[in-house]
Amino acid sequence: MSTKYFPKDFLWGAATASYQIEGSPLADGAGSSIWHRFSHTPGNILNGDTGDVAADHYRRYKEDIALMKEMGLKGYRFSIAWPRIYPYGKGKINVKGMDFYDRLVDELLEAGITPFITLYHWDLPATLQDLGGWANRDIACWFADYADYMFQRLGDRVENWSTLNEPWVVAFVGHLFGEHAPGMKDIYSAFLVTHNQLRAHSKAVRAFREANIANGKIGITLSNTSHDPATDSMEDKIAAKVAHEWNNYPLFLHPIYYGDYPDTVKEFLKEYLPKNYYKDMEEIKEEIDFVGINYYSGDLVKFDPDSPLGGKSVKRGLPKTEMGWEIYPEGFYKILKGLQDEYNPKEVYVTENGAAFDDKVENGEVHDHKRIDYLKKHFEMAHKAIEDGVKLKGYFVWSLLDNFEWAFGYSKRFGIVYVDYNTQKRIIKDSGKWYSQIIKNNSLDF
Ligand SMILES: N#[N+]C[C@@H]1[C@@H](O)[C@H](O)[C@@H](O)[C@@H]2O[C@H]12
Repeated sequence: MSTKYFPKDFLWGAATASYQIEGSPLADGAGSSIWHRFSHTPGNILNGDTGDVAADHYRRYKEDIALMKEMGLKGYRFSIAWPRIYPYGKGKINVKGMDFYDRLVDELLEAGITPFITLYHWDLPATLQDLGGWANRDIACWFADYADYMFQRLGDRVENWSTLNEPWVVAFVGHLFGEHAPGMKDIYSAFLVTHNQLRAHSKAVRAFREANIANGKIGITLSNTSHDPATDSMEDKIAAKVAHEWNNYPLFLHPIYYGDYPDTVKEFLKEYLPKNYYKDMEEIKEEIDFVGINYYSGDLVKFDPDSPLGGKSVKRGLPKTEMGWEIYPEGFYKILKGLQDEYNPKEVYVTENGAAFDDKVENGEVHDHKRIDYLKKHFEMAHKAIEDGVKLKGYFVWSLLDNFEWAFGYSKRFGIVYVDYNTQKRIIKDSGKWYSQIIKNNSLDF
């Protein structure tokens, strides 16, 4: 057993998202979002759950920040609910909605916790969806205007900004698979949404540069699954590479860094890319300060001529989380190392990593040993990545609180803090107590 130290000033934190924890979605003049609309449409969410109350963070934020301070968190990643600021998506500002985030940021700073803002974590103003949402080219301007307003209002106190959370999930789970808001099932819309999110992201980055925020950094947060070939055959290797370039960071970083989509995406999916997409690529190619990596699991990919991308996912037979995702810490290293090798970002943050398990309260405590084991193994891989040259600057566990897990409602618990949804009582789980020690020591024994 040896003690491995993380870099000085490594930003250990926790992450959440507005619609998943805040509740009070229409309070104080806020507008409806596509997730408020989607969750209130019968059949979309398990058990008919909605984000109407969630973890009541809109009202309990001071209590939650006190918990963060008690655990010694250095950073807190949270998202702004666009409809609280612009109830109609653009035009009229909702002062009370802006006041909430002003107070939230001030409370975090008072507690010595670094704010890390995500501008968009899926709760699009419903009125913009009525105009086509992310499939409407004008959304690039709508988003950049919203982003610029936030830079102007919070840029004096917040240095770290991410434009979009998991744009792949927004595009394909929301517009092709239909399992997330707005519940569409159209592959052409899904690729148009991919493209417009990139346009919106880069337009917001330019607005950020114009805002000239002291020590400001802006990036994007991308979802990733580690895809390994099922065998050493060339067919499986190609299938795994296609899956990686379509599912993971390359789909968005190739345009941002190199001004075009990945070769395999163009080869297999060019018919779905928006007509004349290439005319936008120069505008999309815009330098960023960091890449945010979300990682949960990995799989094997086997050549399958009947699959759209020529490959299908195969399980390894590893232990799984409550989401049915295999626990594969090695994939965490592969994603982080691959990112640094392929795009050499100036900085990397793990913006989400964690696991859902069947947490139970026993005598007022939650002994979530499986989560501690999951986190420990992933921290070991993160440390190895840093040793091997990955410019990893921080880690945000998903999630601070048990919360609304999208189509799964409240059935999946990811928090290091347990939330009793009947009483809104919080209980720091054993994993939260363990994490506090890791942060305090900035080290891991393994
Ligand atoms: N599922 N799951 C957990 C977690 C989800 O709760 C986040 O909102 C997303 O950013 C990402 O999918 C990861």
